[in-house]
Amino acid sequence: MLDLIATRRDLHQIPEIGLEEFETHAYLMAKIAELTKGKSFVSIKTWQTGIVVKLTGTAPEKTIGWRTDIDGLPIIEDTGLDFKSRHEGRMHACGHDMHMTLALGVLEQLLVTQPKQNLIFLFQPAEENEAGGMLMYEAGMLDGAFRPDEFYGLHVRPDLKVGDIATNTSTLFAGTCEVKVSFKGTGGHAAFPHHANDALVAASYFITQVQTIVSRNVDPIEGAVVTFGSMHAGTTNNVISETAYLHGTIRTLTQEMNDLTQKRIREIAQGIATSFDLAVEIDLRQGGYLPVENNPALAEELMTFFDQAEGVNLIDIAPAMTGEDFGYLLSKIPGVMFWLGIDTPYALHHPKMSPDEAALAFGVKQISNFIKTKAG
Ligand SMILES: CC(=O)N[C@@H](CCC[C@H](N)C(=O)O)C(=O)O
Repeated sequence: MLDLIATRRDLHQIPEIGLEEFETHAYLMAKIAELTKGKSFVSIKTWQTGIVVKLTGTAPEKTIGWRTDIDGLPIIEDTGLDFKSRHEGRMHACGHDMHMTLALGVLEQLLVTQPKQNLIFLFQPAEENEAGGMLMYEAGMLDGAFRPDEFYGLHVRPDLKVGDIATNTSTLFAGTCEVKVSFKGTGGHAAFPHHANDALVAASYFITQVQTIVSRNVDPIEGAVVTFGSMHAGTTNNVISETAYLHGTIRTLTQEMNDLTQKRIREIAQGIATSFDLAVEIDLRQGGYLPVENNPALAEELMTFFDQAEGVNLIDIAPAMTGEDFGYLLSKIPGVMFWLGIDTPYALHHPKMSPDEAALAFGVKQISNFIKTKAG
């Protein structure tokens, strides 16, 4: 029997960046081999660090998919836990260690008796950076006999209690777009600004002006987020910067609003470059981070199931501006994503984020029951 807490703690100690999840992949493969030993109805495929496990049903009419992500973040952990990250500058601060453990736990439950329907378990890399779900889909890993007819997945949520399951029948997460802007001017001596062309000043105007996208271009009822989390320019006090680099993210609930926001970022960056007479490079990359759109009928069914399940507090929740490449998979295959409460005061991506591990046993029990009713 899988020890959920020990498994989660093992995984917590080995966080890796997207597409570099080699130790995690090896750990998962070993656990999956242990769980599926002697089960002739199981087949396994891998793609880079990703894994797909298929359980062939006894009389399948459809294939039900469960998806987990396996990557960590470039964050220095500050939880003080005795099982904290062993990988310098890497942390499972988005709870993917919980997601992987839940997937293994549910897999174990579904292996007890061969199900009637086919089941697919997708362990995808790079949810945080390279849209690994999209990459695996495009590589054909979910083609043919491995293609689910319905797809389900979850994300842990710190501000919900253990026992809470939250989702809705429409949009759950935003579509995102990664933004990179580089201004290139002419460096020089601080004392002779008239001989230089200061990229740092241009970047400062840019960062101020992009704030007007949300306040002046976006419908206030609809909303959007434009956040630049990183800005680098210059080396010391008396040298004028030749270059300035900004790295940010757009969050919107519709693709139309994402397109509008991308267009305004481009226009503002180009306008600033023209007015300061310097060069600009703009890189806007949406990849697979489409809005996470729940299938209304399947979401209704899932919500009714959990609403009636003993011990579950079902919440019909508003969308959040988090992103997820599960949005890409749900644009191809109907399904549902939901939040699972982990009750910790620290937000996702915070160096002190530390889930209540009681969510593991609760999640495995409830999700297994849900999938068993669907899979027979
Ligand atoms: C759940 C979560 O935190 N997801 C990430 C997804 C990142 C998408 C992309 N790399 C971007 O930054 O736009 C999030 O930050 O919401």
